[in-house]
Amino acid sequence: MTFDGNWKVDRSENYDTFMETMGVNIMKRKLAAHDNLKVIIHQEGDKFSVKESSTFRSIEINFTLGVQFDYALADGTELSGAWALEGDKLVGTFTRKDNGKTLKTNRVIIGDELVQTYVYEGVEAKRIFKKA
Ligand SMILES: CCCCCCCCCCCCCC(=O)O
Repeated sequence: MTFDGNWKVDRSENYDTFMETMGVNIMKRKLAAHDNLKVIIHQEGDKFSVKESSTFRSIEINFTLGVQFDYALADGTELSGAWALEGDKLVGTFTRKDNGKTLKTNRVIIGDELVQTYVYEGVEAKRIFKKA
């Protein structure tokens, strides 16, 4: 399927400002800038498995399109939300459990890269992955 593969982060855009807006302190931001994030994505119909590994942790997330699930960021911030497929774009809408604010994200394949965009409080960041 479109997003299937082993993806390794190659570069980020505006990620430090995004994390600061999310309330992540400078020490964690410095570490997160070099987190060597990898995601292994596998899709079967409307079900996805995402194996996430970084310098912080290794976890597996399973979700179904349109079905709400819980997810915790590496710093422990808890989110709840769902992914939907809009054409060739995965669109995620999540709510922070601690303050009720919305975090939007999407994944799209551009050329041979997977581009994930995050938006929180009007601040947008991108993380761009290459096939590992
Ligand atoms: C402070 C750093 C924030 C990074 C933003 C991460 C947003 C994650 C959205 C939800 C991801 C669900 C699991 C997945 O599909 O990988």
